[in-house]
Amino acid sequence: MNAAAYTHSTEALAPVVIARGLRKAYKNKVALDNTEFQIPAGRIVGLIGPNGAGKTTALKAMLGLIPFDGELSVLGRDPRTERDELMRDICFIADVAVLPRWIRVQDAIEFVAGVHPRFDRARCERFLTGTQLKPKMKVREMSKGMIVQLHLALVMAIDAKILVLDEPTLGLDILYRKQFYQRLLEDYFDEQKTIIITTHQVEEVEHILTDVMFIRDGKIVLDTEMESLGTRYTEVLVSADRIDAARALKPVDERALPFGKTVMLFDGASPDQLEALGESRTPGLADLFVATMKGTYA
Ligand SMILES: Nc1ncnc2c1ncn2[C@@H]1O[C@H](COP(=O)(O)OP(=O)(O)OP(=O)(O)O)[C@@H](O)[C@H]1O
Repeated sequence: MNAAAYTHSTEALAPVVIARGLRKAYKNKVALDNTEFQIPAGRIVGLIGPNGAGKTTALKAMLGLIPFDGELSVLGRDPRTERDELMRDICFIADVAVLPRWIRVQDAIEFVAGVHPRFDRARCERFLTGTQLKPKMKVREMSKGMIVQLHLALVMAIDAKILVLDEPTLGLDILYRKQFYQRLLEDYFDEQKTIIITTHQVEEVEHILTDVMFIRDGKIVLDTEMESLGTRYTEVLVSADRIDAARALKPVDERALPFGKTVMLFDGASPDQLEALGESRTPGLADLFVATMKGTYA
């Protein structure tokens, strides 16, 4: 199911994150460069970018984990000065190393239940069904992916206003990844919550996203609702005899296919003009990403 299908109008809800002129410079690198964006409540936002684009830095800024310049408001608070208050309403998947190796599944559940008033044990157990994790199993006995599964189950059972997931499914097999995103949508997300996800596995998240932001060199280069992607971008399968006519309409990208066909990507071209060129469709997020980021490693 597409999440966008049952989200509500964004106009009525105030943004939960407002970033203006964000800047973070490390010694040899500007990781956030005048970064601007807003995230409304009740959305599932994908923050997508190539390696080193500034995704984790942006998330760390929102979580108050690093100093930075510029304006940033998260749930109406400044993460630099109000981190403790903010943390009551935000959950994030931190490094899996925070789970001690000697802890058992049941003790980890006990621990989080004890420290977090909005932890829902039944929900955590639901997330654990379908995994090989058993209550008495110790972290030491788990595979890498199983540790991630436990971690995700613990965090997703906390009823937070914002859930931040930085590459949440790294190291997990495809069966679990699919199940995880489906659960996230069906068993976690509602219009009171906002989920911010970074991942390189664009194809796996695109069906659950309501919004997408592309980040490159610390700048947001695309910020759109998934629903409006189709009105803005069109991919056309152009046959050899139409290539010149198609190029005249200035595609933002083109790639060759077998048998002399070419796929061209258009930004904002009129459907009437494109119709004459060949079969058209809305591009997938991965193709749009590759087209937008061309030259990144040049
Ligand atoms: N602690 C640090 N010290 C120095 N440079 C850093 C530090 N953290 C990040 N950087 C640099 O800042 C830039 C952005 O890093 P960031 O981790 O935000 O990228 P990312 O988009 O999350 O990348 P990836 O997809 O590879 O995880 C990179 O060039 C990185 O080398």
